[in-house]
Amino acid sequence: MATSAILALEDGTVFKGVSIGADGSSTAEVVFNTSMTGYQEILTDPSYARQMVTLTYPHIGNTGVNSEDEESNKIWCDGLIIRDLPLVASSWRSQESLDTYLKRKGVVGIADIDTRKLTRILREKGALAGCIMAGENLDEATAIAAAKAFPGLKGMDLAKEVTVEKAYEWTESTWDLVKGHTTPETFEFHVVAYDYGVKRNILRMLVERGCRLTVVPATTPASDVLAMNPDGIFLSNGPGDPEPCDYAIQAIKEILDTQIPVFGICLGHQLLALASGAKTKKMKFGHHGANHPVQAIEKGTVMITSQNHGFAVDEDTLPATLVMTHKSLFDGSLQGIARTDKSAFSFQGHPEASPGPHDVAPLFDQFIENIKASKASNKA
Ligand SMILES: NC(=O)CC[C@H](N)C(=O)O
Repeated sequence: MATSAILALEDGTVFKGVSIGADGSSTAEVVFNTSMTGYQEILTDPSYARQMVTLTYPHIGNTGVNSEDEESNKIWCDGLIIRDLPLVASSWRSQESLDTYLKRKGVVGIADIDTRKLTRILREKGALAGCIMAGENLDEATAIAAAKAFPGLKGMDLAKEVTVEKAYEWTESTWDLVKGHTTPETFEFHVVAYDYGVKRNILRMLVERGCRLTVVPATTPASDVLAMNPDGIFLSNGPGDPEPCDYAIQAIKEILDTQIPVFGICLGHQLLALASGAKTKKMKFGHHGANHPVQAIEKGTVMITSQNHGFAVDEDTLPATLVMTHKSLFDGSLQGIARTDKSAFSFQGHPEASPGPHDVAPLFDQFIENIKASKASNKA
């Protein structure tokens, strides 16, 4: 017989379902994601630390999981909430079923609940804290109390928690995976990537464009990074509130005193904005999905993008040195910025997708162009 599970929200709503993961309980912020594919990439995206995700697509688990689709080395998301787990997982790439994977990784999950109702609640009230309990002795009152006690992501510095301990050269076995580059020696540029919770596909896309990558911990001082003499500096995505990451904001300020090209994604974008004097704010329920239209303001073109953020840069606080380059066509919120006085720009959504459409991938090319231009002007 299936094991029971409950999901309690801080507003007192309780959903009863079946457990599809480990026994136990977990409390985090509940967000909805509208992607139709990519559940494994979502689960392993470090930006989901201290969040649990409900997927609006009803059938999750159809293609199982495999060792290649992980965006990091663990499941960071604190729980999975779905409508229906298929009885059979089927794909030539499948190595394990989703429920076995969740159990093996010790992550709780709940299925057979009305995820449309849950999403409507989150859309109306904004992201809420929730508690999943799975196994025996489920106690609704304790679960509601746990959800109510969750402090919320505002003010939470999580980049420090999910980052790596030591700097390293990123290889995966990328050198032979990526076409045209078989050894690190063939790489034209050296990029230092700050790991605030980086996704593997970002690193792959930089490598594909000829970058040798040194990945450094979130708290690495600017002086250490500058001593590596990089051609470009990348600021990664990551979980939590950008505002308390004072160590990162300070380092980015110092980096911006140089002429080294900088590119930021998501948390990295928010940190670039904070280091430039803008402010960030918590959104009502954020953007989580792979179908978000974003406009490139200057060209007027529209791209369909992958998104996963709950904070945003406040357009009204941009200093004179920042221009807004992109905006969301869902809610008009700011999606991209560029420094007017430096070679530094950033994007709120996820140009690396994984999962999602590849419309914004050319931003990586722009970073490479900026690096080439900076190298050319250094030589001149
Ligand atoms: N994907 C990310 O980098 C998310 C950034 C930040 N944690 C937010 O929620 O807005």
